[in-house]
Amino acid sequence: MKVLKFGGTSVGSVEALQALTGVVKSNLEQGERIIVVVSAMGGLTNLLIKTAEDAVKGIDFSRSLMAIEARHFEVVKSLIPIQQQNKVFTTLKIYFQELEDLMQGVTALKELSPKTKDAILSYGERCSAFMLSRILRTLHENTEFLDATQLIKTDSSFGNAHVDFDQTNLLIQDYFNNHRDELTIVTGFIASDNQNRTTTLGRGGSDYTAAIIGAALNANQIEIWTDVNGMMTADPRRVKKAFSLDELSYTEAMELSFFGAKVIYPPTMVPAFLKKIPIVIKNTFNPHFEGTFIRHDNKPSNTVIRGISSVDYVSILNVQGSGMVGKAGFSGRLFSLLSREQVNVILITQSSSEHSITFAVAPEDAILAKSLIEQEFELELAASKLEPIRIENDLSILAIVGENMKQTPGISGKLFSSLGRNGVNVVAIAQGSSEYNISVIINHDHLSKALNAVHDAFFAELQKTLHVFVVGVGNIGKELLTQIKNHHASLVKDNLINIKIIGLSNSRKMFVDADGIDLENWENILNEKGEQASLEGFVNQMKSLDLPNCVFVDNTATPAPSQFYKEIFESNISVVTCNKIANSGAYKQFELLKTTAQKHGVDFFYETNVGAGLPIIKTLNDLIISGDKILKIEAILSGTISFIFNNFKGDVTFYDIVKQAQEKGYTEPDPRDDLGGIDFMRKMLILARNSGLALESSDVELGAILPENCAKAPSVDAFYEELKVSNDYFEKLKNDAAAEGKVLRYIGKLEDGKVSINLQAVGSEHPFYSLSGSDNIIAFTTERYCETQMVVKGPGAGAAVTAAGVFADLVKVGAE
Ligand SMILES: NC(=O)C1=CN([C@@H]2O[C@H](COP(=O)(O)OP(=O)(O)OC[C@H]3O[C@@H](n4cnc5c(N)ncnc54)[C@H](O)[C@@H]3O)[C@@H](O)[C@H]2O)C=CC1
Ligand SMILES: N[C@@H](CC=O)C(=O)O
Ligand code: NA
Repeated sequence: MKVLKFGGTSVGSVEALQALTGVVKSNLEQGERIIVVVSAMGGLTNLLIKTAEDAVKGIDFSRSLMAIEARHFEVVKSLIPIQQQNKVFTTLKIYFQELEDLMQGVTALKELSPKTKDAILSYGERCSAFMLSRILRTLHENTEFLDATQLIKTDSSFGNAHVDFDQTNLLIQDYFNNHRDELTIVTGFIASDNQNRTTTLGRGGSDYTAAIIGAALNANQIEIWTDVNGMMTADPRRVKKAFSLDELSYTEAMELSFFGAKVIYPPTMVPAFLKKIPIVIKNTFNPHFEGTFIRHDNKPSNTVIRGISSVDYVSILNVQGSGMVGKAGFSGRLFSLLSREQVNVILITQSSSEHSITFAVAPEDAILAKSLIEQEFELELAASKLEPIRIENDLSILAIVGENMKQTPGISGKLFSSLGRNGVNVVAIAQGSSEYNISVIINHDHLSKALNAVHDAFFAELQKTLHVFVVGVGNIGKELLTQIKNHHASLVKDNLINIKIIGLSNSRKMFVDADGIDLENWENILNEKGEQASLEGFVNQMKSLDLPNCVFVDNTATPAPSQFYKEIFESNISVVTCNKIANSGAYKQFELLKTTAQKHGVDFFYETNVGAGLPIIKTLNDLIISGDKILKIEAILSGTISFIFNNFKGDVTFYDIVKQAQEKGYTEPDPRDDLGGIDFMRKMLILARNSGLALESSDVELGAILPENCAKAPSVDAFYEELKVSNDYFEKLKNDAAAEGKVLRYIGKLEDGKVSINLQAVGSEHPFYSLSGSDNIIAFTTERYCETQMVVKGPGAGAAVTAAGVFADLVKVGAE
């Protein structure tokens, strides 16, 4: 059983409620029993407060009430079947009437007591929970609304009531034991006292409701659904590189959120912590994101700190003077005074000379704190045993947090050196003896820079986001996106590489989204939101976004994208491609591209140009950089032709076999490129150039497989027709070879600076005799590998192996 709590943003609009419905639906489909807790529609609680404040002042509040009504009615009209709408409107209207009566009472009495305020605020949750229960009836007939004032009993501290757990637990257990088949939608935040007057649970109240219910029922999990991807390493508005945390301990969650992480307010989760119930922070708008798990048996982080949190504005007060030295009880007096007067002290440091105490408070408390101290220590101040109390404003707190910090030396060194290197002055420092947190007070002006510097210092090498722009989403491109989608989470987790697809284009449409394109739905996004494709426009958008770690991936079979590679390198963007055209055009262009990439410190990876995913370019480069000399390369590098000769047996016609190769995704988009030898020629040329030879395509001696009528076919369709009528020609080739106990092989050779590709009949003694499927084979004879060659063999065509090779190149960019 799980408790799902949806915050204001998840019920704040029609779209949000649709997303929420999707989440509930998938939980129901998994057969999980769930209880749903909801907050008021986003922004509504503040609006209710403002309306009530207007009412006290006698300001007309009718417009605000109408706006509140309108937001709910819009949802009802959009998401509830028309025949059921009237009933829902009737109940909502009763709520709005009650709300109006309360507001009128406030105006008449000119008083807004905490009790009345709680009563007013409770309508926010009541309306949203009631409305949601009617929306969800479309998924589950037995869906009911439950007003939590019936379950959660508190004292009468209006505004921040304390829960009576004995009564509450019994009520919760009783209700849910008797409503096992019901999908219950419970109001968050609200409760009632023993006289059944509405109370509220204070900050983070709806989270608290979820924790109270989850703990009372021993839930397996409590999910807090919000509008961000869980807890992050730092505030993403300030730190672009901040990333989502997958796990946290309860203590870490406490420490992180104490200093500013607003996603949850952990004190409210204590009932769940005590029962060791895992809490997961999830994103309603990105439900596939796994979320941040907060649990007692979390796995230790692989980083020394878990996150960095901050408080935007604090003021510090400095109390110092000889009167404090050795005076037992001085700080006791000081802090009990502040606590008695409800001044919240955020951080304290005391120098070891005991000569001064510095503490931080919210800016709005600073003047009160100063005057309280001045009154309390009037005598000491008059006798100059204390120096005048000083307030310093416009400061911020930055805190690094993590359980791994405990007893790990060097952490504060790293913190201070990163601040120092970036010119950030540290005004005060505090480290709790728990060692889970080191906090520094700095000037507010430096906060963003400091957060980024500290984040870089602790996390920079840890996670790299690649911003990827993909042109070509056909056979290979589509498979690449599927592989990235499926392996994304593991890459983030195990390799700390986060691949984000920012741009997609095919020959018709293109779409760019700086926040990343959802790979679950990219085809619809491209079709529906995409604009007309233009490579120039695509490249310009990519350049102007100016994202770090940017990669352009060319999965097309046309020369068009390669015209842009040079300017892409010049914009410090790497290129990964399976398209062989750039590297097999004029030698000058090949050389220019390599040197431009090098000059700009970016990568140009094209492993799949030769042998698809097989490590051929890499192997060749490794041989050369380690000082070996290539004497000879012999290779079969056409997956299509290999497949054809491995399967051209029995009754099957040559035409059939070529068709099969195309259907299996082995051929080029135009199969004449394979059978005409151009594809193989390109690969041999790329190999030759990577071995240091400045050859052009005209230097390659290319033996033919096809008879002239096939080779000259003017279109793909005509080509297939010619294959059909030429079957005897291919049969004869095969039979002649078979008569000598041989098989046909189309073999490329590079020797003495010359490249040739020829059709050969080879016997069983030949190392290329035994091949199957779309196998490629390449044998390197080098100075070091001369008695026995170095051989790489395996499938050399097909979407899966090619996309995997492109993917690996992409990860290689990320790993650098
Ligand atoms: N099939 C295989 O086993 C291997 C293929 N390759 C290479 O992979 C590349 C892609 O092959 P396939 O996926 O089979 O081709 P495909 O024809 O299925 O897909 C090509 C994609 O490029 C897009 N495109 C074409 N012109 C474009 C333009 N000007 N702007 C934007 N997009 C454009 C098309 O719309 C399509 O999405 C080829 O260069 C091929 O040589 C490399 C190694 C192995
Ligand atoms: N069409 C090519 C695919 C790999 O580059 C082949 O058949 O080898
Ligand atoms: Na390869």
